[in-house]
Amino acid sequence: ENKQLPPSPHKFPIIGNLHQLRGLPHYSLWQLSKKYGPVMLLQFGRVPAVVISSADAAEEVLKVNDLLCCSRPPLAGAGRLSYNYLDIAFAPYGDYWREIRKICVLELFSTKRVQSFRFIREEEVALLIDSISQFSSSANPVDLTEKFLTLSANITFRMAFGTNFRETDFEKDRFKRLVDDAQALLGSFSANEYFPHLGWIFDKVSGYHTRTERVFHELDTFFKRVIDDHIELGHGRTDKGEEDIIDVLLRTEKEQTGVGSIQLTKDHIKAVLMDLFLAGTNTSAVVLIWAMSELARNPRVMKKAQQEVRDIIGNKARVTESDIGELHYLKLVIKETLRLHPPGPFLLPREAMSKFKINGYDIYPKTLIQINIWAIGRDPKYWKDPEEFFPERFLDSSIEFKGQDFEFLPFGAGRRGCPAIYMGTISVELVLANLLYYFDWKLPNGGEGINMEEKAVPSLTVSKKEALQLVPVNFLQ
Ligand code: HEM
Repeated sequence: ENKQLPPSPHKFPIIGNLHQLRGLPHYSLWQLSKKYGPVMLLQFGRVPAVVISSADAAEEVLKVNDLLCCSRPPLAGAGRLSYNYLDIAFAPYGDYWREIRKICVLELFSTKRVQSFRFIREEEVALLIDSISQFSSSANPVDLTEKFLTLSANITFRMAFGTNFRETDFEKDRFKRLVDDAQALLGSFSANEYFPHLGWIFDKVSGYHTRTERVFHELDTFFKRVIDDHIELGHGRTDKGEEDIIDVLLRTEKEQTGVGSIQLTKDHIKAVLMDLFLAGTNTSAVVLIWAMSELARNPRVMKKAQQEVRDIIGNKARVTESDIGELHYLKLVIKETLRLHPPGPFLLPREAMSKFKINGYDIYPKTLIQINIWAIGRDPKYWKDPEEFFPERFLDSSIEFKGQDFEFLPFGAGRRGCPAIYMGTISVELVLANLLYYFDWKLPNGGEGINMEEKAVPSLTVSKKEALQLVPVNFLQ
């Protein structure tokens, strides 16, 4: 049989192409794809990896061959943090993953459930606006990066646990740091994955194993404590008497018979909580950071978006989620932000389960598949003036981020696509609408530009390197 392998850049012995992943891998692999094409075969240590950089090739993976390659590679850090793959995001393809994903889609990510948490989002956003208004009288810049990360963490915390940071003795900063550490661990691979013989030496040196254990135990202790609290105090723990996420999962655990389906345990519940914090908090915050950065450096767009929200809200006291449906331009702004700055520049890695072809090239089982959606979002074949921030490009276009349009995949597509698109977008929309309604925004230091560089640390999400500092002015009372 004649193997038709995808083109490969030069490899070094042992490390293969790992040296090409330094700095910002989505950027270096984009550059490499200009030379070697949209389907490249690389070698990460001992693991063959295919890197996809075009919409057509992404469609071959996520739609045409979805069922043949919708597993996840077994990564040591992810395995530990997910209680040996009891979560949704890192579980390998199979009955278990199908079942846990189904339970969460029906119970946690449904429109009805997400709407039951509306009061949490609105209260937290109102607190944010209050805290920013204090800056507007002093003309000092606000660290929006900090504000957005805290806001997202607060919202997820309340949805999950019913209480908020302010009411628990668990130190907020410690918890946020833990979530950050866990994300960094998942984003940087353990050397052991790639160098089976040398791996333990590298891991020892980088402290990967020790850090994973520490993060795992701290999070585990915390989750155990809140779950125990819930069991002791009974359900209905949010202020409005709605079930919080732990209530829902504990109820599901009780209701399940275990016949013909999985029997949930406390470890399953903790693994799902882990996903909510790792997949759900930073992503929304990072979208907000990039959106406000782009708005601040594109005054035309900022004005137009502000005009829209102020016209629609008029003199009403606040911007609520019922108003969001009418904010059409704001939605275009968010789409354009997600095109240029998808918080996850690569989708989560997939692993091929059978042999199949992408664009005529043979892909073998156990191959890692990385889809560079950051590169696809700036492919001039699909996007005119791709580096321009121009929300109007979506105006007369049917392109959506629901996983049908392969040139625009901020939430992925196919069986492994993000199950929480509604939960993720609704809070981004609400926060932006409020920030634009209440304030005008100025650059600090008399208007020097914003440094749009990306942070080059391994993580699942890519944020802005420098914190976003803006001065809020003209607080609308
Ligand atoms: C704007 C915010 C968000 C963005 C841009 C985003 C994006 C993504 C992306 C790109 C993936 C990988 C898809 C793939 O591999 O094809 C993903 C998966 C996932 N996301 Fe999101 N996400 C967001 C918010 C959330 C939230 C709020 C949650 C939960 C609270 C969440 C839960 C998940 C889970 C559980 C998976 C794994 C799905 C699986 O492997 O079956 N995401 N998300």
